[in-house]
Amino acid sequence: MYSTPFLDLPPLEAASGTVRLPGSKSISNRVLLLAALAGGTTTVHDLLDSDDTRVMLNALSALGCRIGREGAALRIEGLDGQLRTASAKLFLGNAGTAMRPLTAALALLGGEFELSGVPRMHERPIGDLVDALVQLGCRIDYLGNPGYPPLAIHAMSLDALQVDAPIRVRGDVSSQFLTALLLALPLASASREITIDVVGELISKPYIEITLNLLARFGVVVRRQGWERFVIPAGSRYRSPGDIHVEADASSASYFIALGAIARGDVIRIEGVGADSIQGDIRFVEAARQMGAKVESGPNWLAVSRGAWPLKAIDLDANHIPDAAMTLAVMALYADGPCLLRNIASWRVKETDRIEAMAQELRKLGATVEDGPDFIRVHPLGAASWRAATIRTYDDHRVAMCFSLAAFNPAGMPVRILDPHCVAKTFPDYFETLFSVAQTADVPVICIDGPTASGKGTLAVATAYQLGYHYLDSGSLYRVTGLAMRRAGLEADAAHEAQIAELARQLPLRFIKGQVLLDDEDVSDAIRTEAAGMDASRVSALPAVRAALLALQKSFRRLPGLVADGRDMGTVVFPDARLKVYLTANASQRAERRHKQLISKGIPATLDSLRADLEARDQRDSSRSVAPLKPAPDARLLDNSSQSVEQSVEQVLAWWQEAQPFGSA
Ligand SMILES: Nc1ncnc2c1ncn2[C@@H]1O[C@H](COP(=O)(O)OP(=O)(O)OP(=O)(O)O)[C@@H](O)[C@H]1O
Ligand SMILES: Nc1ccn([C@@H]2O[C@H](COP(=O)(O)O)[C@@H](O)[C@H]2O)c(=O)n1
Repeated sequence: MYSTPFLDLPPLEAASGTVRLPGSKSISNRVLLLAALAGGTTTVHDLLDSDDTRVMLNALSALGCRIGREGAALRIEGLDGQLRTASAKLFLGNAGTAMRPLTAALALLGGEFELSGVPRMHERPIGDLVDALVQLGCRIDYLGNPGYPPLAIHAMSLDALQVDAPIRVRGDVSSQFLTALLLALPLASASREITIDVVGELISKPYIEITLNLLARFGVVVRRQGWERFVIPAGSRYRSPGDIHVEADASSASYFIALGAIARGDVIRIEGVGADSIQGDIRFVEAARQMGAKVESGPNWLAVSRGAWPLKAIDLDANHIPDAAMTLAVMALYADGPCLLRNIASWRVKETDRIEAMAQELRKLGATVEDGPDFIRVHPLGAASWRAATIRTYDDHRVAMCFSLAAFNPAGMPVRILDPHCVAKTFPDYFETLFSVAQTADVPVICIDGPTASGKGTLAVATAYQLGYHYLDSGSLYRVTGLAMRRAGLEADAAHEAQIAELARQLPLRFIKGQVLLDDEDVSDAIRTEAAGMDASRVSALPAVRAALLALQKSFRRLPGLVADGRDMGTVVFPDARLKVYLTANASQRAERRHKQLISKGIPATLDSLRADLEARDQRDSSRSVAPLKPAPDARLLDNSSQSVEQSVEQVLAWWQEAQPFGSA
């Protein structure tokens, strides 16, 4: 997951490959609650691991539910309708799929509870659900604004519940109110039938189908009369199904379906969700086909590729796919005419006001957008009209994910996504998954070259961290080659050049969490001695060794970008890098820094010998015949002799920012 303040997506050109998506949020949180309420133990497979499911799991643990791991699965011992705790304060973040059903379940289960969330959760309506529960005799107080969380739920007895008359609940603001009642009321139906009547036109019906489907798997079969009346039979009781599998998230699939439709390249294969899905958002496939995407499917897979191009404009009542429809709003930029998404008023009460957010951010890309209380119309963008934009994400995972598709624009503009970590709500590895299938010929690279101990590695690591980029310590490759040479009993001379080059070509090398592994042995410390540095310098002067390591170094150039440090990053390995920095510091400073560094690691060293070593190394590195140490003609020179690490990082980031075409957020 990217925890950087922003993530820059370079212009993307094509995409192909296979993605396996995380579990559905809607199914995951319903299954967790049902497993907790049921009798017996449930083993949940393929559960989504995200902010919203963590919030639900924490709440269930606080209520006394025992939850453990069983391999990759989760084992939940059901409470069988009996809470083990009589009071709790539950923080539910911005998870509507936790706040609404827990409100209903806890109101019936008896006890004193406080339910709160992040500020946005306190702006998301819950009054219609509370009204329905109060009709039943439940006792709930608003702790802030009437109609919104936070809530105080007070103890009551199930016997006192008034369920003789049908319970009325509004269905036209959020279908989660009805879902909450459907999940909670079987707790009170042991001896009596309970009827729920929906007031107003029920929105997002497919989510209710998910609820009914999962209730049935936990032993409660609800009778549905149209979409107006739902009857929970007398004698209903939750029983664990034993094992249950969560299918992949169909809303998350929408980004990769769109990717297949937009990007050049072979097929995008999506695994974990397909034609047999119980999720309403699978119907996004119909909308994508309507826009021209070629989609094939099997029970739990989809294969998508570009069909019509440009995409075909649509006019769609998107009420049945409210979450996935946001993706259509970005696809509309690539259409042959304006696209209209209608009947989407529920967007306004989601993680943010999504109609407003989408309109604002699409306009930043250059699009003409019209919006109203329950619709958005997006006009396509010609190649000349796209602008590089900094996309605000409003702490809304779906805004972040769907705007990543704008990086495929024909103008070759990058897209900056602010607060990319918001995808943690449902798809923590979204961007990594996107990068595993997206392709571009121009992955951005920042090169930092310079003499020994000038601080290249420190600066490069910090810069890569700030940008969410990969990092290449090219010196470590020469150091490992030097070590392998020693272990093979060779000398760094022309007579052994071919043998050492062969060793370099076949290095069984892996970089894992900051460790350098050679044939599974951790050699991170062994390659950091001054002697290892000298050996590295000697082998690096052999042309065949440099040639042998070239492809390996280039292979580090992966999305979203790379910061590479060494001696010839800007001159030889990545001559097309957008920013090249040549970092220097005076020799006495460098010797002092290296001295401190070694002493802090418990490695004995003297200042004089260190200075002599580093000057000898610089001399050899600068005077060799191939790829000598020198600034690239287009490098920025940075002398950090009197700078702190933070100041050098700031300088490099400022140069990088200067080279970007983004306006302000
Ligand atoms: N601007 C700076 N101010 C003070 N100390 C620094 C600065 N930059 C780096 N250092 C310190 O200097 C030491 C050497 O830095 P670093 O290992 O990054 O250098 P390097 O150029 O990558 O070395 P090598 O050439 O051996 O790979 C580290 O202990 C680091 O913390
Ligand atoms: N691109 C590079 C990187 C390093 N070298 C040689 O390796 C030695 C060790 O490098 P460190 O950065 O880890 O100190 C260095 O002295 C160079 O001789 C290189 O040639 N090219």
